[in-house]
Amino acid sequence: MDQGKMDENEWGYHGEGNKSLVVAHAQRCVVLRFLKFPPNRKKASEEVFQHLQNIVDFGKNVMKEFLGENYVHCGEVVQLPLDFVKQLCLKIQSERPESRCDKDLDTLSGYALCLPNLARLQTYHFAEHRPILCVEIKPKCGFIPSSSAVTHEMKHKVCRYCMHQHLKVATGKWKQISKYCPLDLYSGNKQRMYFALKSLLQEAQNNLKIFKNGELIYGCKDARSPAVDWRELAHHLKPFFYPSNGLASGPHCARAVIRELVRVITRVLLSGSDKGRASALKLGPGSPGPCVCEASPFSRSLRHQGKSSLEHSGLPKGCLLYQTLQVQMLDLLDIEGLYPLYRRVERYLEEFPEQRKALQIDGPYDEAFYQKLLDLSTEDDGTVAFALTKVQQYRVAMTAKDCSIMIALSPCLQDASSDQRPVVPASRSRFAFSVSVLDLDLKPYESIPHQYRLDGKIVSYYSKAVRAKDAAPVSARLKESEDCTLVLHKV
Ligand SMILES: O=P(O)(O)O[C@@H]1[C@@H](OP(=O)(O)O)[C@H](OP(=O)(O)O)[C@H](O)[C@H](OP(=O)(O)O)[C@H]1OP(=O)(O)O
Ligand SMILES: Nc1ncnc2c1ncn2[C@@H]1O[C@H](COP(=O)(O)OP(=O)(O)OP(=O)(O)O)[C@@H](O)[C@H]1O
Repeated sequence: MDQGKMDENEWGYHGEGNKSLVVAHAQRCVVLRFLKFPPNRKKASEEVFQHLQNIVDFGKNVMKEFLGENYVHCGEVVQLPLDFVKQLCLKIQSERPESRCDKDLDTLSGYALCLPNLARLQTYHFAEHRPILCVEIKPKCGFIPSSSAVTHEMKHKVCRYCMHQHLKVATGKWKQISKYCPLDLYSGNKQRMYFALKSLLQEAQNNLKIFKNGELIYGCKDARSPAVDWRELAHHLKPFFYPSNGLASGPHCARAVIRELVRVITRVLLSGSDKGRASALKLGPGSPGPCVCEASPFSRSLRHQGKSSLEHSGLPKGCLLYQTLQVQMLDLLDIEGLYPLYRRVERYLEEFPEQRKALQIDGPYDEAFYQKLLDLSTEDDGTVAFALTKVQQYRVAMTAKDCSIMIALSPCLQDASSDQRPVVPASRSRFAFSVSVLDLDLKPYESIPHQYRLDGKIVSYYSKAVRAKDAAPVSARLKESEDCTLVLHKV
């Protein structure tokens, strides 16, 4: 990329989260990822550069090691002409969802990250002329804590995502509670995975997006977004899954196409041979938490049908879901066990503020930082060193709980023999695919007190909601169990 000759007209709005905004190049398979800040909280250029460099280093030295070389794309920090950034910011402003405009794109430092556009296959330099379908999933935390520090019994039974849904709906973030449960997706059991993916398709929230040729065709911006339309989605997907036959349109067609999509995504998620070192993390010694979340409509429905035990096939070791889950499980103590250790580090830093650098709280995220993460002992010897290791492991785990998985699918040509990419078959077509992970920015040390407070809020709100439901008339509860049975139709 020639940073001297940047033209804002060659770039278009691609998407954004809470902390960064992404623009994509119209022809080349690259994106620019800018940081966002609340208005009036501008940062010095040097600080922005360091922050971005830390993101790159963390990706290279930690996440590539844990998740595997092929899944992680670190990109590089680039310096852009300020005029280009200002014009770009003006150009894209009208496309930004209102709910994200509480923060502004950083137009002052001139720094951004340049990354491959993962919504297309990883060709990096030039867009392929083949059509490309890309599914982005933000799976969230896939396990239930078994830590003895947990004080709320509910946390041993219901996963954080399912509990958090109630608070999100109550605060108006989303309109309705999703049937998606991360434990179903991470189960490795195909039926549960189908159910999880179908639930995401029904209620995408910010956990699912679908792009066609780099353009967003499915996803939910906020609670005001219109209800999802499967028929419209099926219309987009049909040429990918039924390329040559005249499958009739209508609800049957939509269902058949969606079923194909769900099957292909499940196969891709279970595939993989990239051996990250996460599989070497021998997590224990505590017993593993339950493999089923009591709030998942899937497991609830099986219980209603008298089938109490769920088949648990487990994830294959090389797949990205498995690797991600292992990193998430670096949160061995749960926030309740971690918070007192954070306080220990804080007290030490209050006394010796100059030690912050030596403790690598704000980086550098180098090989030494990575090596310390491998110490999985849970025996507290009362030292600051022990507390610090657990704090850093927690930050890494939280990062893995909030990352997204990108699956890019491109139909195989008849003469696809020279294609080096792995291939996934569908009923009437075959796809070359790639799997990547994005948003691997290490969670800040400062967010730990917020995590602690939020955890308490989520659990207490959920417990209250469950109590209120138990007190509701029997007729309302029966209605809900009928709903659960209905959603269990074969996919
Ligand atoms: O706490 P959670 O689980 O709500 O996760 C936050 C996400 O909300 P979600 O529940 O996925 O809708 C939240 O996503 P949204 O802004 O809601 O799309 C962010 O990803 C946030 O991370 P950060 O503060 O920007 O680094 C996430 O915060 P972290 O907890 O990962 O720091
Ligand atoms: N390399 C990439 N290629 C294609 N699309 C990308 C890439 N990086 C990010 N995106 C898109 O931009 C969106 C926002 O990026 P990202 O999740 O990194 O933002 P964030 O603000 O850090 O997220 P969060 O809200 O979790 O803090 C993603 O959901 C994804 O759709």
